[in-house]
Amino acid sequence: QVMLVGDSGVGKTCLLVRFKDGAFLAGTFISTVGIDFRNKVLDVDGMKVKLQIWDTAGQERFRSVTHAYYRDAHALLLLYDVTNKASFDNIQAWLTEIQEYAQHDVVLMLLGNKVDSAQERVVKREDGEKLAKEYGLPFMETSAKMGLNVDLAFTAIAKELKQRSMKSTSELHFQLHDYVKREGRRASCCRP
Ligand SMILES: Nc1nc2c(ncn2[C@@H]2O[C@H](COP(=O)(O)OP(=O)(O)OP(=O)(O)O)[C@@H](O)[C@H]2O)c(=O)[nH]1
Repeated sequence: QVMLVGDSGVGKTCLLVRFKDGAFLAGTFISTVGIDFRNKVLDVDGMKVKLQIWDTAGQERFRSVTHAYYRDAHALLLLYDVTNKASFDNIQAWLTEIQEYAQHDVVLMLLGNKVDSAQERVVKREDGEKLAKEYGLPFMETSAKMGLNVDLAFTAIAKELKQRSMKSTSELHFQLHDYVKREGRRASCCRP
């Protein structure tokens, strides 16, 4: 499961729709109520990875609803809007919330959305990079409107999740192998 988080209006729903349907939701802004989800299967190096993507509501009044979902998220895409300074300043608060509610090993990525609006940009690319570096997060600038870096961001997440799942399966195999060997030895040594 991948969860999209960030202030209201930063473009979470648009990013998801762009990724899922390759389209941009133009026109009136309809704020997400509670939580919404969509599935998409991605081909990662010849292997199918199914992403279930949760689009959360950025509005403060839905915060308690989203808190409950953090626990089950394997990855989080944290968005701000490059044309909205407040959404960037709030990233620290989102990170605190993530620290409190999400799994400690959650895959996390910072995205600065709406880079197509060059005229209205108030958050520089370097500012995003600096913040990401400070927290050790991968960072990308995106545009749900133009489709810039959207697939790339989700693919990077899918790759990381695939790698982790393979690692944990091989670790599991290893442990199992070890266990069988150990128990086998014990069984043979204690045989009457
Ligand atoms: N120029 C531009 N506008 C965008 C982009 N992405 C989203 N928008 C606009 O920003 C507004 C908010 O987009 P949403 O995707 O609904 O925002 P949200 O983060 O899901 O908001 P909540 O559901 O309230 O949390 C809409 O009017 C979109 O048209 C983008 O990449 N570029």
